Amino acid sequence: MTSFPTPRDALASAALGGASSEAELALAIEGSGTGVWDRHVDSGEIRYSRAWKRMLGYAEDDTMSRIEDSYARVHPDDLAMVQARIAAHFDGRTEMYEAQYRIRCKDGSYKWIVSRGKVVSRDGAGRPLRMTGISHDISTQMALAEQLRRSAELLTNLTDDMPGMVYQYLQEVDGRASFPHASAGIRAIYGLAPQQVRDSAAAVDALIHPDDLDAYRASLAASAAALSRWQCEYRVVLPGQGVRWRQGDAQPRRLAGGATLWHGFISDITERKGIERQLQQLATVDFLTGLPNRRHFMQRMDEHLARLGRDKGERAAVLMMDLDHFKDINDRYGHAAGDLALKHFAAMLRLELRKVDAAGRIGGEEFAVILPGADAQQARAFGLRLQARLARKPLPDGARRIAVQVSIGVAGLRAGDGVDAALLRADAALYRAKADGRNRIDVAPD
Ligand SMILES: Nc1nc2c(ncn2[C@@H]2O[C@H](COP(=O)(O)OP(=O)(O)OP(=O)(O)O)[C@@H](O)[C@H]2O)c(=O)[nH]1
Repeated sequence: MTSFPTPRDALASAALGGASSEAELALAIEGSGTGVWDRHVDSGEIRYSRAWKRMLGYAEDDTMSRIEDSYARVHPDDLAMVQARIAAHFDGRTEMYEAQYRIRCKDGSYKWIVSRGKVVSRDGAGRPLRMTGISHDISTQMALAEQLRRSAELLTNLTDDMPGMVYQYLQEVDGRASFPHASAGIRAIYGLAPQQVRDSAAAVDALIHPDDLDAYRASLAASAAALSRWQCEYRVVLPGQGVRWRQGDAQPRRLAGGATLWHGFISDITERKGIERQLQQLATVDFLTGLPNRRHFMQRMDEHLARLGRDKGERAAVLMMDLDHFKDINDRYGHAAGDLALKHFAAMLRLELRKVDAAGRIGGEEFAVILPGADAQQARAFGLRLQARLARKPLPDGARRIAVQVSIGVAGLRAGDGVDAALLRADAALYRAKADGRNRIDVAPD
C-alpha cells in the first residue's frame, strides 16, 4: 500500500529542499497552486509555503508568521465560523478541520479559499501542539456557484410570480411520468405542491376531468411520437373549486435513453372559456325564449341531414309551427303579453322534447323542430300532444287566461334532402294547416 506523506512532512521536505520523494510531492503540491501551512499552537507561529503566499499575492520573502495576523486576514463575517471549527478540532470534536471562507490578499481584495488541516501532535494532556494543512483558491468555483444561484433565483422569482405554472414533464420509456420541475404556480393550477409531483404525475392525472382524460393523454402521446408542440385545453376538478379550465402548451424533446421531456406552461383559462360560452350562447340562442336561434337551428338541421345521408336506415321528421292570430294577442293584450306568450309556447314545447330532438325559433312567432328517428306520423303525434298541452295550459295573465294556439306543418326528411327542401315541404303543409282553419296539423306527402 502506498503511504502518502502528511502535509507536515511535505512542508518540511520542501523547506529542506531535499531530493526525497516527499520533497518531490511537496513540489507537486506547490506546483498545483495548493498552499501548505504549518501552525505551532503554543508559540502562535505559523509558516506558509511559497504557493500559499503566491495565492494571496505575497512575495516569497514577505514575513507572515503570526496566527493573529492570519486571523486578521479572514473576512470579518467568516472569522467566527473559522475559529469555531478550529476550536472544535482542537477539542477533538472533529476528525479534521475544514472551512470555506474569504481571505484578504496583499492588495486588499478578497479571495474564497477552502482550508483543511489536522492536529499532528498533542501534549500528554491532549492539548494541540501543532496543526498542518492545505488551502486552495476556490474563488472561481464560488463565483460560478453564485452565478448559478442567481440564475436559479431569477428563474424562480420570474416563474413563481407568473399567473400559471412553468414546468418540466418527463415521460419515461416505460410510461411512468413525473414533473421534475414545477413552479409555485402549481398550487393555483392544480392545488398541489411541487414535491407532490416530482416523482410521479399521478396526483395531476387524478384531477383531470374524466371526460377529458383520454383526449389529454392522447394529445401527449401524439406530441411525444412526433416531437410536436403539445397544446391542449382540458378541464380539471379541484377540491373546493369544482370544474376549472386549463390550457397547456409545451415543447417536447427526446432524451438519450428514449424518454421524452417537455418544457412548458399551464394557464388558467376558466374565465376565457366562460366568456366564450356566453358569446357562443349570444350567437346561437334566441334571447327571448332561450331556444336555439334560426342560424343555430339550421346548423342542427344540416347535421341531421348529413347523418341521414350517411346512414340510410336513419329517418327523421321536421315540424314547422306558427302561432295563430298572434297579431291579435299583441293588439289585445299588449306587446309584453305577446312576449310572454312566445316564452310560454317555448316552455310548453320544451316539455315535449326528448334529448335528441332539436327545436329553434326561426322567426317572430315561427318555430321549428327536428325529431330524429321519427316518421311523419310520429311527428304528427308530437304536434297533437303539443297542441293538447297548450289547450290545457293557457298563458296566465293576472286573472285572465290567454289562449295560445299553433298551426303545424309536418314533413318527413328524405335522404338527399337539403335543409331548404325539407323546410319548404313542412312550410307548405303549415300553410295548408292555416288555410284549413288554424290550430291544425297538416302532413306533407312523402
Ligand atoms: N310580442 C312580440 N310580437 C312579435 C315578435 N315577433 C313578431 N311579433 C309579432 O307577431 C305578429 C305576426 O303576425 P302575422 O304574421 O300577421 O301572423 P298572425 O297574427 O299570427 O296570424 P296567422 O299566422 O295568420 O295566424 C306580428 O304582429 C309581429 O309584430 C316578438 O318577439 N314579440
